[in-house]
Amino acid sequence: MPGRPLKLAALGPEGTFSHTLAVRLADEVILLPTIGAVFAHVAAGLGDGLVPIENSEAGGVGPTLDGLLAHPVFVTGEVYLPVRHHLASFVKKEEINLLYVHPQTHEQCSRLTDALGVEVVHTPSNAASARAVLPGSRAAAITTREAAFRAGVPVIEQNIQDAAENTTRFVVISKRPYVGEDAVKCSVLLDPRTDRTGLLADLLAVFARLEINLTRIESRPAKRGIGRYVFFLDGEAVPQWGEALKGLAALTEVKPFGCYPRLEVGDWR
Ligand SMILES: O=C(O)C(=O)C[C@]1(C(=O)O)C=C[C@@H](O)C=C1
Repeated sequence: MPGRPLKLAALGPEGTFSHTLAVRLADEVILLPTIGAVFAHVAAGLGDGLVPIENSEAGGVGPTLDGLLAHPVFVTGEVYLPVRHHLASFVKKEEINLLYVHPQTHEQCSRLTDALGVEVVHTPSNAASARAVLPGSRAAAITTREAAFRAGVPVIEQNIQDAAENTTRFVVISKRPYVGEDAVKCSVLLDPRTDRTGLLADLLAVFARLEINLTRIESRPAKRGIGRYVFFLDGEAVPQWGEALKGLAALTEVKPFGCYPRLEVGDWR
């Protein structure tokens, strides 16, 4: 494992998954109100950041993909975090009349949310959900154990996520690319400025020709009108990755995020 970053910016307030993970990776954590603010912090050269990029149930995390599109940053590490959600309220489940939930968490806990059938209010983070539940109200939050504890709201049902093995992949973002021998994955953004038959096939053929195993491909609106997309690709780190970037650059606009190692934080739930 590479030397851990000493300072990481992450989505706050205290008790978010981002916060809980950041304190396990870094000696100093700066909490910011949005994922976009974490990107701005890193792009301004103020230090590294930690952001969620994809979830096994809900897929890509929009603000992170948009941040990678908009800011001059690199990915310098990845971490997989088991994500367990809990229902917290001052009243019994049958008495709940309002539910505070983060949009990503909503997608990960849709079964319980649908079954409750009460009004849903989306929040900026799992910690904000817990803080919104006031004593004396019939509101509830889907939140982290830590955030419920910090906000003083009792957990009334544990592990309410749809899938038992719900996992979120986080990445460390930095102003400079990772340099080291232990990279396991590389990431790149492809931005086709032109639309022609077979372009996507030609781009993918570069990886096939160099025998690079891709681990993820995700399209995201290019923000240039309907039907215009960019593509986020991850592949296994191999010496010929640099050659692939050259081949891709001959065909389209390329934004490389570098190659990076996997960070381990041990098992915690
Ligand atoms: O709100 C939090 O606890 C976060 O750290 C954000 C976030 C996300 O945006 O994906 C992180 C992990 C979970 O998948 C749900 C929420």
